[in-house]
Amino acid sequence: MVAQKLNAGFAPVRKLGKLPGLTAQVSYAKEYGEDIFEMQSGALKPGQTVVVLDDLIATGGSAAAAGQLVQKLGGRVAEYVFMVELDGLDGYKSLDGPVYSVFHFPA
Ligand SMILES: O=P(O)(O)OC[C@H]1O[C@H](OP(=O)(O)OP(=O)(O)O)[C@H](O)[C@@H]1O
Ligand SMILES: Nc1ncnc2[nH]cnc12
Repeated sequence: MVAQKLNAGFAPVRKLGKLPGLTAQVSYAKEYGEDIFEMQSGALKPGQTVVVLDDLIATGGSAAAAGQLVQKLGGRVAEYVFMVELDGLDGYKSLDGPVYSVFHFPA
């Protein structure tokens, strides 16, 4: 919906096994255990500018993994945007770009 409002493209990052066709993958650490994120191999044009958008940032591991996937596919992360940031976990420190969060709550 955000991408539509901005008239921008949209490329989903999903957990392993949910996207069709060829994918790029990255594993990442979560608060409890590990997981794998995927993006479709042709999702980005070379050098394309990308905003990573998620509902929530806690440790920052998920968003950092999404950023790594974008880079793996030849994109450039301009910024990271969240609806909620859990303060105190310092998740933003894991991210290599500007971080914007609409709401802040204590972790
Ligand atoms: O900053 P982090 O510590 O990585 O946590 C943030 C992630 O946690 C939640 O997803 P979750 O992994 O719980 O899976 P879900 O998308 O199935 O809710 C949330 O949607 C974020 O993607
Ligand atoms: N600490 C946390 N609280 C709420 N939702 C979460 N999703 C991932 N980590 C979380």
